[in-house]
Amino acid sequence: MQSSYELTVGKLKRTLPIIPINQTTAIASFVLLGDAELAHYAAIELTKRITKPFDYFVTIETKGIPLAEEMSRLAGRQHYVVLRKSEKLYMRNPMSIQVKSITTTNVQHLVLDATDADLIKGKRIILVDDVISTGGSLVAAEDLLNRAGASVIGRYAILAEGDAGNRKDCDYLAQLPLFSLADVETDLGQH
Ligand SMILES: Nc1ncnc2[nH]cnc12
Repeated sequence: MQSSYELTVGKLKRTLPIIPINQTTAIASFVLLGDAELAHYAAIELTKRITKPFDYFVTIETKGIPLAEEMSRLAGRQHYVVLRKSEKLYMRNPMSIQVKSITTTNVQHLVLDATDADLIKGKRIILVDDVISTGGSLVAAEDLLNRAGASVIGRYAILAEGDAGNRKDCDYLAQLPLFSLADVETDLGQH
C-alpha cells in the first residue's frame, strides 16, 4: 500500500501524507490551512449546492474557518460563527461542550460565546467543516447550537472520511479512506 494518498477534489489534486493516529489506523492528512486555492474552489462548489434558505454559517475552529469565510463571502453573508476550542478572556458567558475527535488524543471542548449564541437563537444554521470523519465534532456542535436555540438545517464538508461517506445528511465534494496501519507499515518497510 502507498505512503501517500492522491486526493482529487473536482479539478484540483493534492498529495496527502498518510499519518498514523493510533495502533491500528492511519489517515491521509488533509490540512486546509494555507491552501487558499483549495479553500476558494471548495467554497464555490459547496455554496452552489445549498438549496435551502438559512441564516448563518457555523464552523468549528480551526480548519473549517477558511472554508466558512469563503462560503460567507460567496453567499453574501456579513457574519459567520466559529465554535472555538477554548474559552477566551474576552468571551461573555461562554457555553461549552465536550468533544472527542479522531486526530486529537485528549478530550476537547467546543465553546460558543454568548454574543454569538444571542445572534443565532431561533436561526437556521448551516454547519461547515473541512473533514467529516467520526461525526463526533458535528454531534457536539449540533448539541451546543441546539442549547443556544438554533437549528442545523444543513451540513457541508470538503471531505467525508471513512464511514462518513455513507451519511445522507451531509454534502461533501470527495471521500477519503481510512488506512490500516499494518498495511502502511508494511509498505514503509519496503522503501
Ligand atoms: N484525514 C484528516 N486529515 C486532517 N484532519 C482530519 N480530521 C479528521 N480526519 C482528518
